[in-house]
Amino acid sequence: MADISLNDLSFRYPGATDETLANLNLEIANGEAHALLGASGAGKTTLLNILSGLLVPTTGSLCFDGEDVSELSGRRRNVAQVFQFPVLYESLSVAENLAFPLKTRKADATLISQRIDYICKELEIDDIRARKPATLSLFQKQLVAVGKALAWPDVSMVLLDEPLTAVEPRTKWRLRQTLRRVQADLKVTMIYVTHDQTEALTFADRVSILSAGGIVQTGTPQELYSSPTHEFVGHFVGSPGMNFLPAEALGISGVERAGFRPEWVAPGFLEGAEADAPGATSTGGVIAGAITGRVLRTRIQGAQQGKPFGLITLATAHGEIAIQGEIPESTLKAGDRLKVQLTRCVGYNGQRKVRDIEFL
Ligand SMILES: Nc1ncnc2c1ncn2[C@@H]1O[C@H](COP(=O)(O)OP(=O)(O)OP(=O)(O)O)[C@@H](O)[C@H]1O
Repeated sequence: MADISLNDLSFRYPGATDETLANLNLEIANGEAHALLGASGAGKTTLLNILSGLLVPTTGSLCFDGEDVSELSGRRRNVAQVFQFPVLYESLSVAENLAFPLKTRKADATLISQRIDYICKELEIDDIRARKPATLSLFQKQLVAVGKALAWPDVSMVLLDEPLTAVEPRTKWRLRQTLRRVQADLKVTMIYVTHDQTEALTFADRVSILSAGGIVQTGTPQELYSSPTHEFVGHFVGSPGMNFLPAEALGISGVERAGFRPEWVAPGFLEGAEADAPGATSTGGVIAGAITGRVLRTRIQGAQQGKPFGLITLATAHGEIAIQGEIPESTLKAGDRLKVQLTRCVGYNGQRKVRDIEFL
């Protein structure tokens, strides 16, 4: 296992005019569960291929424990990979599949048998070790593929490329939990590449968000959610994503735009639609975090202290926003005017975070 570092790493495909990856800097600690999260075209596959040794960075370097491995083959780096679709030899049993990567590297019979026992126990697949892949579910096959990746004891890192894609929908969460447990038990550096924020945020200790070939933010799931340092992260993480309003409208000086999560609203403030309440302007004026608008729709998500709770979409003079809170039963309907008070927001300038702003 190794500490991984990307140092000013850039990559341009031959003949392309622009760089697909530009100036990436990232440190991944030995034993970390890390996710690379980005939308289609962000550069995830390209970066994965650089990590696995299929592509060589155009400039900058990739280091394992401080040693530049940019030009080493994946095998010499001891990198293992789990693909979207399980890659197994159909004619071999589960145990023989697990033994395969060890045999190709001429491990002795004792080590092979120890590793197979160890992996079967860790992945809880002992009962299927004699079976052929054709008799297994996709979930079981992918577990065996993970086992193959972990077979070699000194693997530097395991790359997981959208590993839940092919498994049956009802077993996705089980595979994700198993991966998380195995990663924590074995302390193997794992890099999980995905476009799915739920997978990334539930698997990883830290997540790097990729956009247009750059890493826009690296942080714990909590940091990415509560304090996005780039507007893209605010949009991309969370469902729905962050709301953005012109900071000027919120009465904040020194920043261009203010971002806030739907639930950053003062508790209880939503009680009673303020139809024509004094101070609520029909144009949706906004001062120091108090926002007025008209209700476009409501979506109940559950109950809090016996009262319906959910998302309310408001049309304000500065654009549509989603807020989360209590939905006064039968009193709040489309068209009602509503005033809410934000508790906090994040101030941005040029899409970059400038500061956190507390209102209450
Ligand atoms: N062989 C190639 N030659 C030139 N450009 C390429 C090549 N492969 C990918 N690209 C470009 O690099 C960019 C990043 O692609 P990449 O496949 O790494 O993104 P991704 O985040 O993995 O997307 P997806 O999730 O759709 O696979 C895209 O604009 C893509 O068109």
